[in-house]
Amino acid sequence: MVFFLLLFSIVFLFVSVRLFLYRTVLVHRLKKWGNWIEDRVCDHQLLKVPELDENNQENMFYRKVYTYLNSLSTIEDSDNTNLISGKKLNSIILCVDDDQTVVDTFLGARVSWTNRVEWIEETNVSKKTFLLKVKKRDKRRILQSYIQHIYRASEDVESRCKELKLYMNTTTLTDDNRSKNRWSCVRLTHPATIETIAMDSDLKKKVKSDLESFLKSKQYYHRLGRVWKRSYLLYGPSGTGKSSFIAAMAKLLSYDVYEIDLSKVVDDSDLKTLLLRTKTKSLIVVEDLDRFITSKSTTVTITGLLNFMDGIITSCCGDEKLMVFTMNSKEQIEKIDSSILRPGRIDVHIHFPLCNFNSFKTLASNCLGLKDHKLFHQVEEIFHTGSTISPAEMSEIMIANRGSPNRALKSVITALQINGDARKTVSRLHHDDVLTMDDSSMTETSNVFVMDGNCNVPVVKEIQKLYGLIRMKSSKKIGPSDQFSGSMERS
Ligand SMILES: Nc1ncnc2c1ncn2[C@@H]1O[C@H](COP(=O)(O)OP(=O)(O)OP(=O)(O)O)[C@@H](O)[C@H]1O
Ligand SMILES: [Mg+2]
Repeated sequence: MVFFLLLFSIVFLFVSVRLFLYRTVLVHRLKKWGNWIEDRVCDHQLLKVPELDENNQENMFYRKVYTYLNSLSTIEDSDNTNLISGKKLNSIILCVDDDQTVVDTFLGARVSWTNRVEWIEETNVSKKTFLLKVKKRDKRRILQSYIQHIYRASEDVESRCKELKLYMNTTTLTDDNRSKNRWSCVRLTHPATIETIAMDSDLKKKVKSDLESFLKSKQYYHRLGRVWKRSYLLYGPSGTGKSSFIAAMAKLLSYDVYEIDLSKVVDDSDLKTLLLRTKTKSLIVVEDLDRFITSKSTTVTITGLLNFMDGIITSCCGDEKLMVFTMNSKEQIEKIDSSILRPGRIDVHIHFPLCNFNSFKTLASNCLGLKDHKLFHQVEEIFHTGSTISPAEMSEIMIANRGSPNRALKSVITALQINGDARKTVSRLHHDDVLTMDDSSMTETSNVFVMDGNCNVPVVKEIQKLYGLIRMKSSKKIGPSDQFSGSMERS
């Protein structure tokens, strides 16, 4: 009896699940037919959202619609949806395809969006437009609030999973690409964050709060009649973390980065065009500004550059922008034209020095996971003698020896000692007047020191030789882990 009851329940369950599945497919089909008939019977209105406005600048609403549609669950039911690998491992993002139609419902009204892409022969560029199809009787009722809803929902998505982009002007302006957007873009994958940058902790806090207060100051800037932008100058020797800091700033603000290579900009108007093609919420970066200006390796004039820095141009391509310039040294620039760095043009100057004991400790914690060690005291003492190396060199040494913190710290000590000795030799040479600073003697002596922050190059070679010795010695004791650090050295 019990057996029959059990059998009956299993069969009953099986039949009901089948029936349910059948019904849902049926319901889905019926709904589809109903919508098809309704689409043909009702009066509709088509509204366009073009990618570019009448001045050929980005229509912000187009991007919002794009983000919104990609976030809809109905995109999964729509044919031709693109499946693209996401930021996280094994994750997939759904993206609307050219000429794909996605259906949405809002306040009981059913609307559809079509991603229309047309190829324009004359200009050789494609024209992209989103077409919104809405029933005339629903339009008046829902349109305003539907647009607000799209803005809110897309901003929500953007802030949740914004994938930062790095834009670069990799091509020079030619007749062929005159009408094209010359920014090419890749994902910004730089791993640096504000936390991983070794810098004075008070300074870090100040910069962080400056950036955060900038984000909240839209109304304030607009009330003052100023462009909502802020300019930073990062200066210091090579390998002190300027570029890493830019990536960290971008992540903190969730801004895309536009890196302008001035050597690819042909004139002031080209610079203007590139700027007009940048989006809001972006970081506009000019690296090594001093090199471009002093070596005159750009055809952009100082006036063109000053206009750009003042944000006259940026005011007509949307605001909420941060401009960041990097330099090895401010002195040369101040000699050429001190107004380049005047207050208002550059709002914040941040110096990136070579390593001190505090930045060493941050790097030791980041690279070796060390908060304290018996050799820290010795490292501190060497820093007190004035010896230093760049954070880039310091972190390289630590990463190469990460299998053995003891060996890493000993290598750091050796590097600092060699640097100290080299500095003593240099100052002795200066005293003895062996070097003259004309061009011919520079080539002769360039093995001894290279100007402008590269004075550690020969020293580094010596250090590298030394690492080899240290590693060979320690390999006998350490065994298998040394193989690991050996392969690091090759890379
Ligand atoms: N202050 C720092 N904190 C943490 N890491 C640093 C720091 N400075 C340099 N590094 C490390 O050194 C490497 C080189 O740094 P980065 O490219 O940011 O230096 P830079 O100042 O931009 O040099 P350059 O003037 O030559 O362009 C980075 O990969 C980073 O890991
Ligand atoms: Mg750099």
